[in-house]
Amino acid sequence: MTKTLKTTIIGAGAWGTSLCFLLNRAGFECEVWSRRSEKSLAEVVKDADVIISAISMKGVMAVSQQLKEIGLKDKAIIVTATKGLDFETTKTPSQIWQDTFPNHAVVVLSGPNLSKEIKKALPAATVLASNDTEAAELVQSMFASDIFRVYVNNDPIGTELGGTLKNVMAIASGVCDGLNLGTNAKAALLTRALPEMIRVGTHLGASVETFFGLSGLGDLLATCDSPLSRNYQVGMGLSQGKSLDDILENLEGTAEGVNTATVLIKLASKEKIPVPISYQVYLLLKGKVSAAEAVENLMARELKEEFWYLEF
Ligand SMILES: NC(=O)C1=CN([C@@H]2O[C@H](COP(=O)(O)OP(=O)(O)OC[C@H]3O[C@@H](n4cnc5c(N)ncnc54)[C@H](OP(=O)(O)O)[C@@H]3O)[C@@H](O)[C@H]2O)C=CC1
Ligand SMILES: O=C(CO)COP(=O)(O)O
Repeated sequence: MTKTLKTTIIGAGAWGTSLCFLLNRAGFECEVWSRRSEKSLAEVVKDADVIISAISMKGVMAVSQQLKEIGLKDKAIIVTATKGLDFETTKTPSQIWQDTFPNHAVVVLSGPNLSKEIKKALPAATVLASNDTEAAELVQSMFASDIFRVYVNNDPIGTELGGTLKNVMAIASGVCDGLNLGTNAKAALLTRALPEMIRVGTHLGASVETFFGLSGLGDLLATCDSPLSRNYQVGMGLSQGKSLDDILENLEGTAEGVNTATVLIKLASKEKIPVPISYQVYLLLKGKVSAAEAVENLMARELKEEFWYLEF
């Protein structure tokens, strides 16, 4: 396996720099770019064999259009590590990248990967998903190391939706812990969160089984149970009665679940997908209910069979 592939990471935030750390650990060099870099975007992507996007969702559409104008090296592989949904189009990052670059392989990187733990070189695992198996396996061999175990699958949409939808659940989980609702409530929340994610995912073309893997259940558990998660921190702050503006102003980095909740509710209302937990998170973020009222609303819902969602 050649270690001379030129790799550029776009986004020098917590995740972009962690991905660089992982590549270095595996023996690969990479260049990290952000809007504050001295070099232009054109300079850093010229000749790049692998381009990894680790920017926040709000920048994906603009940066992909910029790269389209610049042009990529023939056969360059695009790896997307963003966990979000586009506000205007409700598209996932991989859909945006694939629409913009139909002739390039697009690979999704997603899993239970809290960047602060990654940077401490603690062991972790992730998923690389693509319709182009060869591209996914090439990127797998680049990232795999003694601290990072990398799996591949062929469900890019399911893989990235796991990472995206659990951010909304992590806000709910922060509320659950912030209100001291107990272990039973937390178990109920996470267990009911998964079928809600599956309902949205399968509606958008994902496989059910993907949500039981690292990028679904795995990331749900990691993010919903860690004070390191920015989304969890948002939920915790809201449960303490802080305003969303105040929380976001003091947050270290991006909490994608805030934007995702709005896009998801737009999408779910249009497509009539039941998303009760996400809906209460959305109402809470919009200041329409208090944290305690959101819990009351969830507990007061119409009674139903446990596994009705599987018929979806
Ligand atoms: N941190 C983590 O543990 C993980 C994060 N992720 C995902 O990775 C993504 C980035 O997260 P993270 O690195 O933590 O966030 P940060 O807030 O730390 O960094 C965000 C990065 O995105 C860039 N960016 C934001 N808006 C734009 C824009 N309009 N145009 C170009 N660049 C832009 C920023 O550039 P600039 O520096 O120029 O402002 C910065 O480099 C998110 O989708 C997140 O969900 C996924 C797995 C783990
Ligand atoms: O996606 C993550 C872990 O897998 C990071 O979660 P936060 O964005 O909530 O910090």
